[in-house]
Amino acid sequence: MRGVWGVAEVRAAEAPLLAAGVPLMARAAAGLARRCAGMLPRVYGARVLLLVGSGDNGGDALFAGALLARRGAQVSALLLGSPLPTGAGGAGVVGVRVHEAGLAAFRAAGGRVVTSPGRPDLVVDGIVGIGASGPLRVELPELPDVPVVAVDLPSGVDADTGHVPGRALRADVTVTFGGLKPGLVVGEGARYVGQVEVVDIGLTLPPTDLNIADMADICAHWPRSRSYDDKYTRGVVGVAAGSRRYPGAGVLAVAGASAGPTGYIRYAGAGAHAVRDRHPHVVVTDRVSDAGRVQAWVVGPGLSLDSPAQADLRTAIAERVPMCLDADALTLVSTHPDWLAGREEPLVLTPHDGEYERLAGAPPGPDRVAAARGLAKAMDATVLLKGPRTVIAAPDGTAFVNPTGTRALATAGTGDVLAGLLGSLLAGGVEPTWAAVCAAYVHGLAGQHAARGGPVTASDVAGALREVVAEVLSYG
Ligand SMILES: NC(=O)C1=CN([C@@H]2O[C@H](COP(=O)(O)OP(=O)(O)OC[C@H]3O[C@@H](n4cnc5c(N)ncnc54)[C@H](O)[C@@H]3O)[C@@H](O)[C@H]2O)[C@@H](O)CC1
Ligand SMILES: [K+]
Repeated sequence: MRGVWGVAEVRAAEAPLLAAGVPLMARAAAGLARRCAGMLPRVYGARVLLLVGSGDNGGDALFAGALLARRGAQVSALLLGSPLPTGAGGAGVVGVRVHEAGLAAFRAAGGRVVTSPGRPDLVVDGIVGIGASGPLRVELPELPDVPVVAVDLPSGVDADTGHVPGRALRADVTVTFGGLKPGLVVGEGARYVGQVEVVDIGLTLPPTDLNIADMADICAHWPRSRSYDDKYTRGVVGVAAGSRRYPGAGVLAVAGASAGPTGYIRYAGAGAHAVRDRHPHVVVTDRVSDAGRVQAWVVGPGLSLDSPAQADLRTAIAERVPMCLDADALTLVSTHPDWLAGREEPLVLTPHDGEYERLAGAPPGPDRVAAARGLAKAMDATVLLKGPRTVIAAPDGTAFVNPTGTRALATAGTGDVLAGLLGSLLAGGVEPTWAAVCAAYVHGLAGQHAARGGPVTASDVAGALREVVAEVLSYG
């Protein structure tokens, strides 16, 4: 598991070290220069352009530039900081705000201040880092199409949320200091970072409630069948999904559930024929009330909003077992929140942005982690907020960003597969937040596997789940 820390936490961890005179910037610059050097075929003679803002982010770039210049690179710096008042500073002071010690070291190493980008082999973005606020306020020159290394984070990305309120610089590599920040892993920001390298500068960061799970975590939380298990003891999952109009949603949700840890699936709904044809191992009925006992219900994909759907949802809620509510079930409970009143059993909600807005009364907005946490608290449920970087939040504020997935998953029916898989994990006894984390992770990997073969359908994703689950089970 990898932690993610907000700006305030990073600053608090830096403060005592800075007070003690620990050379954090020198450490940051050394890590940055090392990575830049690794991206150049040869450091000697390579042309490196630094984009330098007025704060310490620019300082990092200048000190790293000095290190590269000392190894024979031709390093130039475009100073993009805010203008100084006329006459400010003394002789030799450039007309913009800049990290002075960094600039002195840069010049002493042979670096040159320039006014146009020239033809660099590598660009280093040191315009702003964690001290930025609001949209990027610099005149950016036209840059050549060469690799870009972002210092700490791509300028223009909000470090705490991943929001990109204006223009931002797209990086091929981001070298970040001390620990991951939310802006590097979630929201739009995650699309700007390229590969992320964390450079250890000696910070001691506190335990965090925002994390990224990895394969080892998924493996640790995925139920294993025991030697004495039969089809019932592995858990029975109920799937109430699909309608006359959308029978495929039932088929896909059951396909997702079939890849999970449960040994038995009961399907209830208007897609019973289609489900039985495609999944003969499933016990089908038309209504939830006829389905029999289950250890968890998945309700919602393609369910419709009509009165049989409403009745099925209410029957499933009344069974008082763990539940995953998706799609139409979310729309129904958003207009009938009282239906969930008094429930204490685990509940997972899996909204996309539109469903989120219906439930929360407002769209998620730019801070998707805060949005998921807010809804989780308000509804006393685990919330899996779908997106290019899905966020999972528990009512107590614990949150995860899912690192797997592909844009290819943005296709009809993949959410049905996810909901089915999640329900199977709930029925298998996994606590709700880890059930959501595991389902999102495995589903995302299945999307990646399926996308290797070209355009992806939800059936391809469901088909790829098995090999990913096999990977999970054999991991470590
Ligand atoms: N504080 C520390 O101990 C360390 C800081 N480090 C570096 O320092 C950075 C933070 O430095 P600072 O606090 O000086 O802040 P930044 O350098 O990130 O940015 C602040 C400067 O940018 C300007 N600015 C703010 N918002 C802007 C916007 N939207 N558009 C254009 N300019 C804007 C401000 O006027 C200020 O001059 C980190 O991201 C990291 O790169 C590293 O050297 C590691 C150690
Ligand atoms: K930057």
